[in-house]
Amino acid sequence: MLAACSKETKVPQPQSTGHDTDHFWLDGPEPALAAVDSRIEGLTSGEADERLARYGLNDVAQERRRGIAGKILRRLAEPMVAILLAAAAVSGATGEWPSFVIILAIVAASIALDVVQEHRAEATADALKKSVAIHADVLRDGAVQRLPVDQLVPGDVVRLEAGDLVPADGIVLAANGARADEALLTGEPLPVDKRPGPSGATDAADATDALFGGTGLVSGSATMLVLRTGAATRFGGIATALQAAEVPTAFEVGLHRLGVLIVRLTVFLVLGVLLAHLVSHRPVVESFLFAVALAVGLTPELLPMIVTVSLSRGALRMAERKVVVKRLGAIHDLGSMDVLATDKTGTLTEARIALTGHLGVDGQASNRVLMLAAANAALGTGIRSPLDDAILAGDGAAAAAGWTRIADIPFDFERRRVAVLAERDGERIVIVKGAPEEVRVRATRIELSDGTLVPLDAPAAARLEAFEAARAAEGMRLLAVGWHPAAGLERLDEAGEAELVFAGWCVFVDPPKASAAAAVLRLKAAGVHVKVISGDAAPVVQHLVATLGLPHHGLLTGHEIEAMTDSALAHRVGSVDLFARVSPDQKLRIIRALKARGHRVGFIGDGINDAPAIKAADVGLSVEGATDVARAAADMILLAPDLGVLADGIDEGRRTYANIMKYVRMGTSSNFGNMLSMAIASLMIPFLPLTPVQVLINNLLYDLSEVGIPFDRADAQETARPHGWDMADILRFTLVMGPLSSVFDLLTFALLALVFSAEPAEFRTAWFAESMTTQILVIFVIRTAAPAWTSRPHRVLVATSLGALAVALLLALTPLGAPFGFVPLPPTLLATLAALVVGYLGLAEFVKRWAMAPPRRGRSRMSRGTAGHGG
Ligand SMILES: Nc1ncnc2c1ncn2[C@@H]1O[C@H](COP(=O)(O)OP(=O)(O)OP(=O)(O)O)[C@@H](O)[C@H]1O
Ligand SMILES: [Mg+2]
Repeated sequence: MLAACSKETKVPQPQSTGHDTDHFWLDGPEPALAAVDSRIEGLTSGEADERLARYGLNDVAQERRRGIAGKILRRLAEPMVAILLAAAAVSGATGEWPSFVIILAIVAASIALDVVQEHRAEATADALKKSVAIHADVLRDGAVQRLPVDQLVPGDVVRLEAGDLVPADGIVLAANGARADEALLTGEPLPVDKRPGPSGATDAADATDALFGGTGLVSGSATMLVLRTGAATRFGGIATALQAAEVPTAFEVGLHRLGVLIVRLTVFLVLGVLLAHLVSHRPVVESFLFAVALAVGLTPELLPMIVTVSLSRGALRMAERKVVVKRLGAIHDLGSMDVLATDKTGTLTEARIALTGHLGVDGQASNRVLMLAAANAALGTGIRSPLDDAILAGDGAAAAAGWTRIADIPFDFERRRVAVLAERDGERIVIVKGAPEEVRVRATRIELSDGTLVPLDAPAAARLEAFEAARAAEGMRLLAVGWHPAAGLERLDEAGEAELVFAGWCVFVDPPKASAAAAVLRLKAAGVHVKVISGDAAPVVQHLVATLGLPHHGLLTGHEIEAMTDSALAHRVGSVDLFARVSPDQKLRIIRALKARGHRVGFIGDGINDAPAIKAADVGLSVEGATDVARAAADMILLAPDLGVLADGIDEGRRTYANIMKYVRMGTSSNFGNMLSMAIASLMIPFLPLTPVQVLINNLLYDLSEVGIPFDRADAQETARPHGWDMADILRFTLVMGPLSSVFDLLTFALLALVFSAEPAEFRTAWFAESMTTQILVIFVIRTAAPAWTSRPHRVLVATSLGALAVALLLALTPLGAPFGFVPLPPTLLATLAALVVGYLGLAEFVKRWAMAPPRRGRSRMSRGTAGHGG
């Protein structure tokens, strides 16, 4: 009764969405558990099923995707379609029934083509994304189960560890050293402490007992009670984190600008034609319909579909090569990437870390060091590092026996150490294990092999440092171990890490990954420069790249970076390939500096410390086994942690770019030229060069012919270098190929009018046949910069192109076309047309060498950016 009462008054209803007043954390654990009718041991699966049905999936992304109906509606609202529908209405009202029917058919067909393709493409992309879904450890039926986060319901009790993504909104039931990165929510870059409440906070930013979906736990561990899921969470929770923000890339912006430019030109041209026709007293309705048809022909209406389909086909092919694409646009970014920054462990090494030694300060094996390190590794909470696993793998587990934890300060990447307050047989000590320099600066004494303690003076410190440097130069990773007596100490804070006794080191090896060297060379050959950004010590990083035989140049440490301004850093990053001992924040700064220098930057990493840099990079990459926060921040996930796979992915990215450019080239040259010639001709000859219906059919068949473009392959030459959006490139192409096509068009018009004195119907039939043939076939010329016959088009493209052409010719040259106003043509005229087509294609093939592809296409910006590498 009491619980029910407090549910009404104090604790808000589950799933209430009144964001500003929704202070769900105010009551603390007990009342909150009561309010959602849950227990510390979690829900039963029966309860969970029932709640899932009531509250829905813990996922708001699905609502964002439009259904088929939404997609159709959106297209009906487009201006182009609206004009067409108006045109249909005018035709209907004036009794032009064939136009009416055909316009409607064209609207229906183009929308269907577009929607079906795009919907299928998105469905594929979504299915792929699901395969890298994030899971959470949930207490159900009293046991921990690993469930996809969308299955969570209010009342669930979830175990979180450092590196996990907070799966929904809720409160902390228990915590140890838990800190969350809430930058997404508050803009606060530093992680905030989380502990059970009530905190009494009136503002979400101060609610230390609340956890918000989509943020990440970056250290320690916590048990949370889920209170709000899905759309009821503060900011769409998990979905926000998973949908890497879709900021348009330079390529997308360029494409959009081009689209807008063409639309403007279209409006201008069409209004001009209409006006001219009206001034010269041509029939009003016919002129209007002709102008509309021209507008339809000029609009690159298939562009969005071609882009989506190209990208999603790219995503599919990348999935075959074990790369899952979360953000489709990232495929372009991957293709245009010219610098790839990578962390060390797992991408350049095997990530099979083994403990090879536990040494005292004299450099001899020491069981005491193993015992201290193992106790620290076993008792530390928070991130389980592979180094800890390696310590506990062999004799370590036994060495740690008997020790119990009193308190600890978990690992984090800024501190680079773990401290535990531990006790065994009445002896209570603090053990600190971490990066050697972190332990050394906190030590005042050293422990000799016979157990005596002597002061750590300057010569002794220098000897320790020299030993560390020697091991690191052999590629060994070192952790130092220190301790001090702590009788009576109950709690541990950073003050408790001072006055240590330096005991010795644990030595680890992590074999270099044999395949990495070849992969880096492949990337280099593809114009992508690799840089290593590691939290590990400089000599270790240098030894590794030397072993792998990687090209490398220059080194910056976190220490040096700390002293640099952002602009000083930007000045240096271009010429430095190795970065060592860097903090997560510095990884981010390095990526930003590279971007500021005009590079397209990819970053691949797997740790909590990598997540900010992954998010900041143009292409954020992570691997399947990475921590949740890293995977959530990434645009793409490699299922096999292998840089070679990435080289394949880059190929894919460049290919989709190449295919989209094929469409753009077709649109800006042949199609645009055709429509332009027709507009001009319509003013020079006393009748319309094509009836409005014929223009529309022409356009529909042309669109159909291009549906195969996303399937096409790209020449090796096109995928050899990173590409950027290059307007000058497109302009040059248009200015060469456009006039060529216009010259042929006008030649055709002149022949038809003057030599053959063609009747209007004959003229139109001939022009329709010729323009369809040239327009469609020219794709085989301009799809490659190489001689057309040396590059084989994909069979789907061949099928769509030749299929559309066959239909066009059937209509124009057989009685089937009679209803559309087509008439039989005399053989001499047909022969002349055939000669014109052959002549045009031949000339196009010849002229394209100026219009396309000198070898350094699209490289001007990039080559400037990488000049610092000297090669
Ligand atoms: N479990 C641990 N206990 C104590 N210290 C640790 C532990 N794990 C890591 N460290 C220290 O923190 C440093 C940074 O961690 P780590 O090497 O994982 O960073 P990173 O940037 O991810 O490196 P990499 O490039 O190899 O992936 C380590 O070099 C080590 O000195
Ligand atoms: Mg790492």
